[in-house]
Amino acid sequence: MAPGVGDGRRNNGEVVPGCVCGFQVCACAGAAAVASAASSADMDKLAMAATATEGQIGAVNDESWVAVDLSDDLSGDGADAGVALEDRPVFRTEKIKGILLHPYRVLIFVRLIAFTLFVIWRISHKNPDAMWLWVTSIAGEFWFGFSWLLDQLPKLNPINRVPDLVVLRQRFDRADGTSLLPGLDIFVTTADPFKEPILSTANSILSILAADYPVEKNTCYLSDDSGMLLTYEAMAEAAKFATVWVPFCRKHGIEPRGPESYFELKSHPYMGRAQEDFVNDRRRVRKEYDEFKARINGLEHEIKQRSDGYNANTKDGEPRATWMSDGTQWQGTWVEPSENHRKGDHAGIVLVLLNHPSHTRQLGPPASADNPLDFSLVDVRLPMLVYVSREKRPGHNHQKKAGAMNALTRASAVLSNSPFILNLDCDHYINNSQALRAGICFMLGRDSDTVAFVQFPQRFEGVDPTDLYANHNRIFFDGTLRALDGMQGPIYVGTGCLFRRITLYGFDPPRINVGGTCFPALGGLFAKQRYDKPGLEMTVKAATVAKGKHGFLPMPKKSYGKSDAFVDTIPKASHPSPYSAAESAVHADEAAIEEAVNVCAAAYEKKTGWGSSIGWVYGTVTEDVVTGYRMHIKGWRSRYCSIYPHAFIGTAPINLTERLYQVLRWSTGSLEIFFSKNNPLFGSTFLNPLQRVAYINITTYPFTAIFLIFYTTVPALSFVTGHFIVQRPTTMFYVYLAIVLGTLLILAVLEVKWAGVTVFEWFRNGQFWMTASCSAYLAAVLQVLFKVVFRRDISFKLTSKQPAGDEKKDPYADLYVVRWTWLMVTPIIIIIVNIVGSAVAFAKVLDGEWTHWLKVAGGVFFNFWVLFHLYPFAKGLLGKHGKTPVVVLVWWAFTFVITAVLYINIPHFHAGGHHAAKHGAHGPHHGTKHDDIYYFWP
Ligand SMILES: O=c1ccn([C@@H]2O[C@H](COP(=O)(O)OP(=O)(O)O[C@H]3O[C@H](CO)[C@@H](O)[C@H](O)[C@H]3O)[C@@H](O)[C@H]2O)c(=O)[nH]1
Repeated sequence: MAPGVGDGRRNNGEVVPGCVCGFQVCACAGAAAVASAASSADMDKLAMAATATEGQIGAVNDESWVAVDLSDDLSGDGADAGVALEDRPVFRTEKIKGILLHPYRVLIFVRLIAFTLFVIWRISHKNPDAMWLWVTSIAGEFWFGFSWLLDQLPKLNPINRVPDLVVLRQRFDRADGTSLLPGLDIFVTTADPFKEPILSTANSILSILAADYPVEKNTCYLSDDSGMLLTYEAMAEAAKFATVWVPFCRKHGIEPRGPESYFELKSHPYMGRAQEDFVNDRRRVRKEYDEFKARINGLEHEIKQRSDGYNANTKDGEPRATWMSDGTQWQGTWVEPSENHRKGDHAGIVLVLLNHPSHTRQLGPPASADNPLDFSLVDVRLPMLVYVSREKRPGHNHQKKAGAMNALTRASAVLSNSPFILNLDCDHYINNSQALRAGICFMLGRDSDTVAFVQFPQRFEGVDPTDLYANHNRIFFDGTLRALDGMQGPIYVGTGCLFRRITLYGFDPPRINVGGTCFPALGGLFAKQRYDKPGLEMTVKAATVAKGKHGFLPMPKKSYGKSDAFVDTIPKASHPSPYSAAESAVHADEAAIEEAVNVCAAAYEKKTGWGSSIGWVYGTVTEDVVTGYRMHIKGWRSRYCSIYPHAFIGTAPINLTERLYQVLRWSTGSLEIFFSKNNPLFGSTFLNPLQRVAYINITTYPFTAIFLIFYTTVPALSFVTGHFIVQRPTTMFYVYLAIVLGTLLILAVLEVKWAGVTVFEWFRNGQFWMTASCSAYLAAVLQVLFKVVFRRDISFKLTSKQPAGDEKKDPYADLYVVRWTWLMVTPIIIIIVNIVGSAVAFAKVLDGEWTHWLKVAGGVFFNFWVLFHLYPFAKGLLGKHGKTPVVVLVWWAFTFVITAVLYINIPHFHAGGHHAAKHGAHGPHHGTKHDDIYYFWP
């Protein structure tokens, strides 16, 4: 084994001793060694890399070998060690260590029993003083227990899957530098160049063009729903800059390959032999990048200058026609008013920015007086890049992102028709040049024919170090999604997802047809046998369709729309055996481009299956969950791919308001699915039972708002009103409560351990859960009920993202900008109610009205528990001034003291309190003393 290999394993993303460089160099060297090796010496090193240890990218440099484990490998049991390379699978599955998993499972069981006993106790101990409180609180407790179970059960079998890039290379990369890897179409969606800064989008595109994947197999599509020339010209600039950036990345094995994030790095360690070249090249490319940025920033002004009507005093100040730099009129947004101009409506546009590259390697020019960059040993070909803006017409429902994805699916089919599709939002760039290869490992494995998609976790930058609004969402990604991989697979979350194209066309997965043609669903009952012969049925279908017998398509031909050219591509996209997936036919000629425009027409989907049985699903503001769901119910599986350095990185919403709107959208979308025909409670025998539970959870969680709002206000109000949920707790009550709470904490500790996250992240997650429940979830419930009752569509609000390369003094300044939204009302009320409640309790004790400190302490503790959870919200609400916790605490103390003083000193209020406590609350007949304060269940 080469020095360093094996020492370089990472645990939970940390660089470990033995890895002789920062991650940039480790992974970059691997990339350089493979994709871009131009000399035979490099090719020798590539062969050496193939001998590296399982799960590691071997990387070569002059001094020594370095290695980096590509996975968040937590079990570290080194499976397959000693297995010959040719016998090794292209990815391996690792179990979570028993020492974590066994107690975890036992505790779930213990908690379930304790919780059941607790509810039984509650039901059998009525509170005659306040029956309505008793009934509603039991309903709430029941819901909390139920939703905990929905969340918990699908986590019974978490696993880790580790792609093996060494094996992938050995099987698919040829010694002459060509590759047998299948084609990959990458979709990037953007909808507004101002809310989604174009520099970020340009960076995403550049990182895709520079990724380590065979150039001729990688086609990048940008979908621009704004149809604005600004976006197009920015992409044209990116394509130009790519001619320098991409060879530079290949030559020096740069990581990450988004220029903005690369140049933001504080240090650029370099271990290769072209050290001197590197420093010069880097300086030169940096200069070019700065010029590129300046051009992008100046584009808006430039386009306005050349647009008719901009300078004329038009009514809305908008230009009346927009001209491209070559003098032709732009067909996108800002067209002549005579064409029934409405912002956003425009013709369909497909423009090829970079054409399909040749299949043979092309070395770049040597350094010269005009061009100091020496690319003579570097392959300078670039992947194909296509700009697509689907047609938008008044009166058509464009179906938001899902509509854009479906148009892209068809357009890409007639242009490149790769069997695999990666989907990225415009703010997500490829952070690890090996990401595409890592994802494809899960599609080419022995039993991968039934895998519909590979979901990567979403990772974000621009989040403040304390992650105030839980933007990282790691409990969900590293806990829930990882665990689902041990069931049928993670749910689809909208970006960073690699699809098998054929699954988007409504095909069933290959399986033994146990029930024959009459009862195909019977196959679902024989889970074990289901996937024994991958590829069989789909192979037959695909081959027959290829002969032109469209009757064998999974649905009638008309379901796919009127384009024969498109329908003809379907059989060619299925690639039943990935090992025979040779060159995908790419033909971006004029006829193909015309056809691509045709399939992007606004009316194309009329009376077709698009949006229901084919493609991304319509009818909800979160197209992602339901699209993945429809695949899972057919029996397709999915895989979770978490690698380090992170595969893709995106930007988080810019402030609290945007974050709340984002969550509002997600929760609304979830409920929309619940109230649709895709409700996971019913249907399909192919859905793994615990996968079904996970889908029920993801489509019902916003209902929690109803109960949580009750729980966060009523105990506090009880101090004022004198009504309590539990009348007289017994020892057993406390025992059950202690077990329920204690197991929750221990489970959390075990979970953060196997998920590889921190306890702090767990707390943040809980805090944001409460903020979201009291605001966005509640609004979502109301919004969806409104939709169900009045049948009104729910509008979509695009999330504003942080601009890339925003060189401000304070990188988190936007985070604290307060923009008022009505979503903030309920959390504010809850905060006030809890401060007032604890202050009144305090005043009552001070005043001698209540004498049992201990009993009061329980209730006050619960108030603090609520306030603690809403603390990040309060901090965000106070804006820039709230950056220091002191301000929040001062406000809290101020309100507390004022309330207590008022309570004691205002006679009417005071007397009223006594009155309520003495007569109203408990009533003269029950004889309960007014200082019996008992209820503390969080
Ligand atoms: O009419 C539209 C609306 C949106 N988009 C694109 O869709 C993506 C997601 O929209 P965004 O507002 O950024 O949504 P987020 O809430 O930030 O995104 C998360 O949630 C969405 C809904 O679940 C998923 O689609 C995303 O992939 C996921 O990152 C962006 O690239 C948009 O440009 C379009 O292309 N056309």
